[in-house]
Amino acid sequence: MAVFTPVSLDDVSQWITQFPLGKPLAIKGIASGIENSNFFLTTESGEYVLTIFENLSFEQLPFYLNLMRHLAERGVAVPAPIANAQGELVTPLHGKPASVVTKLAGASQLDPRPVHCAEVGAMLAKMHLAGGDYPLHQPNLRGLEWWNWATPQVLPFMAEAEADLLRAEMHFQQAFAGSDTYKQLRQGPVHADLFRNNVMFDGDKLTGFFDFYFAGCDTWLFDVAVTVNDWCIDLDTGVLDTARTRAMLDAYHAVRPFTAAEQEAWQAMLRAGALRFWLSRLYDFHQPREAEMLTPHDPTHFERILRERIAVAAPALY
Ligand SMILES: Nc1ncnc2c1ncn2[C@@H]1O[C@H](COP(=O)(O)OP(=O)(O)OP(=O)(O)O)[C@@H](O)[C@H]1O
Ligand SMILES: N[C@@H](CCO)C(=O)O
Repeated sequence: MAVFTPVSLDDVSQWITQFPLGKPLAIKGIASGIENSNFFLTTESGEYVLTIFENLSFEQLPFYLNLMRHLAERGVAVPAPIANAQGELVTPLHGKPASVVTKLAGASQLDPRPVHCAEVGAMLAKMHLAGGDYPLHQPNLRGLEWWNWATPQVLPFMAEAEADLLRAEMHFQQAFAGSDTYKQLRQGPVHADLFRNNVMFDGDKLTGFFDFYFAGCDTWLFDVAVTVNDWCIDLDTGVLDTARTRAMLDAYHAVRPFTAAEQEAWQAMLRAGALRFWLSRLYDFHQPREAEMLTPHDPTHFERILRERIAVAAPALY
């Protein structure tokens, strides 16, 4: 189980008194997830998720938690962080930053159909619009600057053909990021990790996006690319499924119409979305932390997706 910091009901009973949640009744560690220690927490007032942040600092967390609150207040389906009596959303537990958020109903939809992709596309567009007036700024910490840093860390471990692909794609993405088309792309807070396992559904109805801890300010199109690259593919081959891709893009476009610059940038951005996760998986694979060993993510999955996006044009945005 990927709980790095264990928490008992006893541990939490004093800590929880700062929140307007009543007495804690039960706490249960959540096995999935590789970044943080997560627990389902039942109190007299309902069901919540307690997260202890293993890698993010007290300084970094307000960006994510205030963003979730900002979005929740504007009708975007996301967990709402609970503030303590001082109005704080992050407080120490066992010396690490911790937060409590509302628990979303339902379960992940790991075998999505077009109806699910349409729900995700529409909510993603709504989220981008709602984040437009979010006052805090933090760059995407897994953006181009991080790719430039991580590439030399992983290259020594790679076979020649893969290393050549990585170097060539980095070259391509650096040029893309400097292009006039790129500069015209709409930007704002993005989720940046909206995979199947970060969305809840109750039947075919979306109940929420969660796991905002890779969120940052970046192009909205990057968020769309990351999401399409996970939700709309055949997981074995990385090939895009036209019906799911169309459903997601059309639903997004109906809420927040794509621009001409976004249309022009789309193919390159799908490659950027694949490169980002290929690189982070390579990095985590070669430089693992202890509990991550329990659930390693396969880097070759995103290498395959990247090669596929380079070779085959994806459906147009609109
Ligand atoms: N607000 C929530 N409501 C319901 N379930 C939640 C919520 N937050 C987290 N979970 C559950 O906890 C599990 C782990 O959470 P999460 O994916 O955020 O872990 P993580 O370690 O931060 O992330 P990851 O490994 O995906 O980067 C999820 O799969 C989900 O089942
Ligand atoms: N979604 C990421 C894991 C971090 O949340 C991946 O699949 O590599």
